[in-house]
Amino acid sequence: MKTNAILSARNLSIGYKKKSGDVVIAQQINLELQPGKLISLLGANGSGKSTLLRTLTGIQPAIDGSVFLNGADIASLSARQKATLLSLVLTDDLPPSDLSVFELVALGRQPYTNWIGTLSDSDTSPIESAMESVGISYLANRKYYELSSGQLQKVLIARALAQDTPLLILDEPSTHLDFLHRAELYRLLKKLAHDYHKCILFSTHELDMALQLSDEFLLLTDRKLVHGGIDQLIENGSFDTLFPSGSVRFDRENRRFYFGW
Ligand SMILES: Nc1ncnc2c1ncn2[C@@H]1O[C@H](COP(=O)(O)OP(=O)(O)OP(=O)(O)O)[C@@H](O)[C@H]1O
Repeated sequence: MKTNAILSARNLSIGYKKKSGDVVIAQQINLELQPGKLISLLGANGSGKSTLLRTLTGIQPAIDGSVFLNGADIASLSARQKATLLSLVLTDDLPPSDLSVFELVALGRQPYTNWIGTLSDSDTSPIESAMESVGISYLANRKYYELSSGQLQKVLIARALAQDTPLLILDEPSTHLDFLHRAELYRLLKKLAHDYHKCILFSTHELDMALQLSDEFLLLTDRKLVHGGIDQLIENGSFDTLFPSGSVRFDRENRRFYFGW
């Protein structure tokens, strides 16, 4: 498929295959995400954000349709090819291990190392600069199981940065971070998108932060995915229907969500 998009989807249906029949969470998803954009994925609890991110990254099979990474069908790419294009930060717990923070971040270099995973000099610099970008250099020698949730979240983000891919996908990356560190994380993501021309897609429940910062939005509601910039989505009323109940309302003039009561 010829396109400049780093990530695209054609007639994608996402959901779960069950013996009793497919459970479709959203369908008819057609999407093209370009480099240089910070894109937030918004939707109510249970709307399917994690399901969508898992399907777009090939972790979970689609019910129907296809996903393309840099123009190639994701199903045709090897794990190593995928790892040079896409890095991923999920919220799942890590399996138990004895790794230090440096070693965990160094795993991000795996697609570039030889078959026994030996790091070369050219790997050390991206690892160190990834740790510096998220402010965790001082934790380099600590075991990862000694970290607080917020510190661990930053380590996982550093691992993804060390992977140095054109596409970075993060599922609720700021959940465990305080207000200051959230602001710093989002500033970093914006810088990576704009200065380093990466495509960054992240899901979040932080509406104000997302509305202030993002270049584009993916809105999951009513089994549909809507994609656009803020002006377009305000104009077509997509923000007004993001939350089904009357408890939340979108103020078009101030471009903010408010409690509706
Ligand atoms: N393994 C599974 N099998 C069947 N249904 C599932 C499975 N995992 C999740 N679901 C359902 O899929 C729907 C979407 O879940 P998902 O976790 O993708 O939503 P989300 O938007 O990420 O939610 P949240 O904001 O609460 O994290 C929910 O109704 C959920 O119950």
